[in-house]
Amino acid sequence: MAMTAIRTAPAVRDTLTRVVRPSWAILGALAFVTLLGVSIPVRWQYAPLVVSILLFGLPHGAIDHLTIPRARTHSVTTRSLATVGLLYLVLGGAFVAAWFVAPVASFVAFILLTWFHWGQGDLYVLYEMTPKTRLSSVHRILLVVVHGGLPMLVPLLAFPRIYRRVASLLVGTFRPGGVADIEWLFQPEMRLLLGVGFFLLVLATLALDWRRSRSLWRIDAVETTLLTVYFAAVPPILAIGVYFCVWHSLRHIARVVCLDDASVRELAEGNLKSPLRRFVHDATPLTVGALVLLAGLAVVVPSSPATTPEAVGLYLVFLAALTLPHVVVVTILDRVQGIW
Ligand SMILES: CC1=C(/C=C/C(C)=C/C=C/C(C)=C/C=O)C(C)(C)CCC1
Ligand SMILES: [Fe+2]
Repeated sequence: MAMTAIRTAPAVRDTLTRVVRPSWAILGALAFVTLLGVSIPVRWQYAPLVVSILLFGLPHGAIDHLTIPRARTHSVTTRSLATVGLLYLVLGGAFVAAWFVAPVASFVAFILLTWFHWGQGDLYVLYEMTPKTRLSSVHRILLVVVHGGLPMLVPLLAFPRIYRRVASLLVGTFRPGGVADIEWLFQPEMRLLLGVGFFLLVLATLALDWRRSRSLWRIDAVETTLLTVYFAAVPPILAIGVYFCVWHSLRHIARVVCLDDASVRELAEGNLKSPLRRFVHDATPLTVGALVLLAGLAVVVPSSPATTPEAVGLYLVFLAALTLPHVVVVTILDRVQGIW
């Protein structure tokens, strides 16, 4: 089947709906219980990020070597594998090196990279859920900025002290006390400025949605409201961990699974097992490879992690390095699927 035929297949939309709805429900429920006053012990707040090492998180990128050939309906060749391997080696290696040389700039770059990447993931879903809607470049850029900004910016506005602590943990692995260089980012005036600016962008985006398509507006308004309340209420380490697993990664896994015609057909027949088994088979080798590299990084960093927060901090540094080449692959995928 041709690429465009698959993309517009209702089966793809159904599959996405099946992962989008539970992600709304889980984040909504977590925000709700938090607002009711239930507080989850700090120790447990790290759990979703730890779980993401094996479930959803790391595996969602561990299929990058298969993504582009599948999207182009080409077969996977030694050359295509070597290209992705080299991309990971060069860009991932460069980012790890950057953390040693310039940890503060690397932290800021990591936040901005995640901002873009999580926004681009959501843009794909909005695009697929409203297939007949053509969006201007400005509109698409705004959707990326708003959807990536909700997980990256709202915690800074609502929980500056925790945000600063995480920044200090990541930067401190390479340069203790280095976080002082970005103290200005956590000041009330700066947060107010960022909050007001971001709010205006949200309004502009929703206004464009309204003009373009009511169904796009409905989905975007639900997601924007939900993510704003969620990241403003739920403590950030827990909030980011759950979002990373059941929102970003799950959506990306569904996206890549849908590149495979056989899986799309099986999903349409209600068969979830075979596509899932195929995904686990495809993602396992590089998930294991990534774990080995993560253990290696733990040994070579200036201060090896001794506590759960420090280990999670190192995992985030490692994620940063993997995310750079992953973003290149996903951006190419965006191009192949006609999103840009
Ligand atoms: C944990 C955490 C933070 C950063 C998390 C980041 C940046 C995660 C990136 C994950 C990626 C890129 C996964 C791959 O797709 C913040 C925002 C500083 C706030 C405090 C908690
Ligand atoms: Fe991703």
